[in-house]
Amino acid sequence: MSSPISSVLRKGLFQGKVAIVTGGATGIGSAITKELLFLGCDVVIAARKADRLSTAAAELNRRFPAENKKDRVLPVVCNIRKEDEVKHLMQRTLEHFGKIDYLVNNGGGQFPSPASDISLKGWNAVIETNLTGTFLMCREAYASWFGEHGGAIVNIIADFFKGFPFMSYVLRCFLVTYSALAMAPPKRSSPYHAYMKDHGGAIVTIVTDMWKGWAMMSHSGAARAGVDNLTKSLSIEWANHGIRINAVAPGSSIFSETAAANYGDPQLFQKAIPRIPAKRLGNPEEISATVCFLLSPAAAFITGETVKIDGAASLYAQSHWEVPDHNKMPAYSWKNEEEANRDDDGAPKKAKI
Ligand SMILES: CCCCCCCCCCC/C=C/C(=O)SCCNC(=O)CCNC(=O)[C@H](O)C(C)(C)COP(=O)(O)OP(=O)(O)OC[C@H]1O[C@@H](n2cnc3c(N)ncnc32)[C@H](O)[C@@H]1OP(=O)(O)O
Ligand SMILES: NC(=O)C1=CN([C@@H]2O[C@H](COP(=O)(O)OP(=O)(O)OC[C@H]3O[C@@H](n4cnc5c(N)ncnc54)[C@H](OP(=O)(O)O)[C@@H]3O)[C@@H](O)[C@H]2O)C=CC1
Repeated sequence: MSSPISSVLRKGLFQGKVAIVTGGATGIGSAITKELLFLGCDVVIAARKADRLSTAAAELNRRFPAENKKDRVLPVVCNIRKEDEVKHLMQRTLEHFGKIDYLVNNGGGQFPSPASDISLKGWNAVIETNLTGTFLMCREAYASWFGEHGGAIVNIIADFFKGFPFMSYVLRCFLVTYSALAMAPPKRSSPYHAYMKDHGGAIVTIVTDMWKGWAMMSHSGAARAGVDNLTKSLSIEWANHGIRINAVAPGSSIFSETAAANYGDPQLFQKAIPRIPAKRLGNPEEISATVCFLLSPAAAFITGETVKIDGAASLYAQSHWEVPDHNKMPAYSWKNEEEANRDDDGAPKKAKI
């Protein structure tokens, strides 16, 4: 017997709506896809692995049959790191369903590694997956008006904590590379870009619990912090187009088979429990509930927000990683400072001019 699918939201709430869910065949994305279908939404699931996508779509299309001849779940192979594949995803969605109402940027991930061992290729793979991929998805669901004008931008540290309308690409560079560089804004290149610009929509992005840094996941922590800021920037920049954009940040503790398989140690998630005030792991349905709420009219006045879903773990302690005992960071104190400023005979050192 198939497992139950439900929602606290009203059945039929999303009737006639169309969503794109990246990574929608597995784990958290699969739960989001199922809840959206339960609520009446048609869903495009997008990821790299064709077999997992088509198996999931076939099963869900059996379970949620369409009233007309069009399947309610459309699988589209798409690597969000690849601009042309993201464009193709938007094109296929519009061909099949004729509209896009919701975008859920759930696809992403990383490999655990000490920062000192991350190769440039590995760093880039994770940044491109989580930050650039999210950016491409947002941009291709939106008419990128500034792409018409071109230009050169230099990174300057600014008041970026409140977001920076029209400058999201500057912040992306700042957050990722911490270097000054110039880049041309992207050019508009597809007629399919324009749907959300004209019709409004809602975007939800999944980030992670990186608020205290993310030991062994520095590449992904930096990328997710970038997405948090991108969310703020776009909420201001795109508000007048009727686009709301929010993020959710699951704690490092949402058990799914695929997530567990990525880390080798089947007990890794269980080990986090003592550091979670809720004293249990979260589950994909708890993430989906928040995502569906944020897409729904109940969140009509919420945009630019990142909602933590972590049983208060982010307020408690860094999960999964113990700092070993060491004495490499001696304390600063006024006493030590004074001693360092005395000669051998105890007299104050003369100031050098
Ligand atoms: C043991 C202590 C652990 C402490 C910390 C544990 C924290 C646990 C957190 C638990 C919470 C869960 C959070 C989640 O996000 S669950 C989601 C899990 N799913 C995924 O992450 C799936 C998506 N991930 C990936 O596909 C990959 O990680 C990646 C983003 C890197 C993309 O892979 P892809 O195969 O497409 O990339 P490339 O072939 O282009 O490879 C690029 C280079 O990346 C480096 N690399 C890749 N994998 C590893 C690895 N396992 N270890 C080290 N380096 C890796 C490598 O340089 C690749 O280039 P080469 O192959 O040429 O060497
Ligand atoms: N589980 C947890 O505790 C936490 C999860 N998260 C985040 O939540 C999201 C879902 O994770 P979860 O369900 O647990 O794990 P999964 O491994 O099941 O989900 C990752 C999904 O992303 C897809 N994906 C990865 N890279 C790409 C890419 N380049 N293009 C398109 N799709 C891609 C994968 O499909 P495919 O391989 O076929 O491309 C897969 O379906 C991820 O972003 C994850 O990092 C954040 C914090 C904690």
